[in-house]
Amino acid sequence: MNKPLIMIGSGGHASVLMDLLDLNGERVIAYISPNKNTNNQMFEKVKYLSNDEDISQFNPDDVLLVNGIGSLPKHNNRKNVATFFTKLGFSFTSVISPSAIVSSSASLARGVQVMHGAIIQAGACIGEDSIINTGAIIEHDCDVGANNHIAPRATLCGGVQTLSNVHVGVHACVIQGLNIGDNVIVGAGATVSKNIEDKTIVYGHRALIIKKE
Ligand SMILES: CC(=O)SCCNC(=O)CCNC(=O)[C@H](O)C(C)(C)COP(=O)(O)OP(=O)(O)OC[C@H]1O[C@@H](n2cnc3c(N)ncnc32)[C@H](O)[C@@H]1OP(=O)(O)O
Repeated sequence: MNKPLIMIGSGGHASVLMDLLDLNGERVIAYISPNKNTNNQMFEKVKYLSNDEDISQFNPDDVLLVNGIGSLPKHNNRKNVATFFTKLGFSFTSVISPSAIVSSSASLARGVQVMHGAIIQAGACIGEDSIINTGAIIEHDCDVGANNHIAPRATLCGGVQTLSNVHVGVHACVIQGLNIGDNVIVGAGATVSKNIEDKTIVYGHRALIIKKE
């Protein structure tokens, strides 16, 4: 039997995950967040804990965590949460929507979240703790790094490589075979037609570089 789950977070992303875990028949026994969720009745069924330190009530061998912190450009909360609880010996589980299509030859690392309607094609690899959000398409042989957020309806064409901490914005498109560096933000709706260096923000139809640290 699967281990019981503890949700970290109570906002929009956590709420979507709670619905999805329910569809998957998974058992969430508690959630930890400074704020109680009052919008989604799924949270009413589980124990509420207000401090991260409350995790000490559980043994890392007996439960798995779900990272319910959403990922937005320029915010590190999701990654910080993963680091904090991992240091305490806890592990984050993967969550895969029953309506996602994931090739049997794709590989997903620990903690990956694949939301409704997403498609991950043959030979693609998805790195640790990345989110492949609603309706996103990861084409064949893409190599997506750790802590990426491929936002709703974004598309990575075949053989695209992204390094760590990359955000590909909602409805953006990256043309086949391109390399996207660490800590890159691809803005909503952008079309990326060239390789992008580390720590760069791009947006617009031709994805011109507008900022580089
Ligand atoms: C389930 C979910 O909801 S998941 C959430 C998914 N959301 C996303 O993917 C959003 C991605 N974020 C973006 O596209 C953001 O706009 C960013 C990160 C690119 C903003 O980058 P910044 O450099 O901070 O831009 P800033 O907000 O200061 O805007 C600067 C200018 O660019 C424009 N701009 C910002 N983003 C975009 C964009 N994606 N496309 C075109 N123009 C843009 C702004 O309107 C502004 O124009 P102005 O100077 O004429 O007023």
